[in-house]
Amino acid sequence: MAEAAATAPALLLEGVTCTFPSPDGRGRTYTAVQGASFTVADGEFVSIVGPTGSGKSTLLNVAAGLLAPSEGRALAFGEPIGGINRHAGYMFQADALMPWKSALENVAAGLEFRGVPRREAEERARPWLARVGLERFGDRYPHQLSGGMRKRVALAQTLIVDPRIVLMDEPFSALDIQTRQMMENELLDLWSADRKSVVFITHDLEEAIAMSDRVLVLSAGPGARLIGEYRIALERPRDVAEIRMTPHFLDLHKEIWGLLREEVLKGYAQTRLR
Ligand SMILES: Nc1ncnc2c1ncn2[C@@H]1O[C@H](COP(=O)(O)OP(=O)(O)OP(=O)(O)O)[C@@H](O)[C@H]1O
Repeated sequence: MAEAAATAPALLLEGVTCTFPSPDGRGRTYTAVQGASFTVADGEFVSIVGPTGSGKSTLLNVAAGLLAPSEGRALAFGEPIGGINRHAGYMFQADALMPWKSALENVAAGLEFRGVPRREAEERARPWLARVGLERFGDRYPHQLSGGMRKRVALAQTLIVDPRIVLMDEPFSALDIQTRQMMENELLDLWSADRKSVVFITHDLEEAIAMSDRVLVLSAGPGARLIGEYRIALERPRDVAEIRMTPHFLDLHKEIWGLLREEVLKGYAQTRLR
């Protein structure tokens, strides 16, 4: 069993289908994702792109253990994910910071949730604030921080508990483009130091290519399927702004966008129909 866990991928989703009751309450159902199978290796950075409403967050929720698939199975390091995935840390698009806690207390909260006493948690939070460039801002409250700074606090809060898998749902989409690229580079720096497995959800194909080892493409729903998988063999370390100018990047973008474009149009039409 220990041997199996050592060689097992960080994540394995096999034939995952997620069906929800339709919001109209007439007993009908809506299948968001159909038969999705993929793995994420230990230390691999994988992005999932797809049109709006295709089921990207749904797949992430399955990986987090927040949602049990209607069909199929989900495993983390070879073990079925039953309940919350204890190997995973989660970072959402919306700010999950507590407004009544300072930056330092918010980072420490990641540990306190796991039972670490407050003083010890705050001691361990200090070097993490420094790692995300906020050592002088520990006593500021979220409303006194910029959007980028709040993202840094959230990143430190997620990483301080040392999860083996990091699940990120459009974490930087609310930021302006310059701050966003800075955060993307910072995330890549932190990731190369610790090499966790990352599942990164985005609707921005450029961001997905710039960050990832692999990009998975989800079709438009209902019944969205994984329709493409691309290995991104761009050199590392990467600067996300510079890598976008390289011919290899542009070729990859053209190839993946060729597949994604039609799905985005279908997805857009779906949101108008539902
Ligand atoms: N709990 C739920 N109950 C009913 N329908 C749901 C539920 N969760 C998701 N859905 C539906 O499943 C589909 C996929 O949703 P999901 O949020 O996973 O898509 P997404 O690709 O992350 O979208 P976006 O890019 O807009 O964030 C949507 O049509 C959504 O309305």
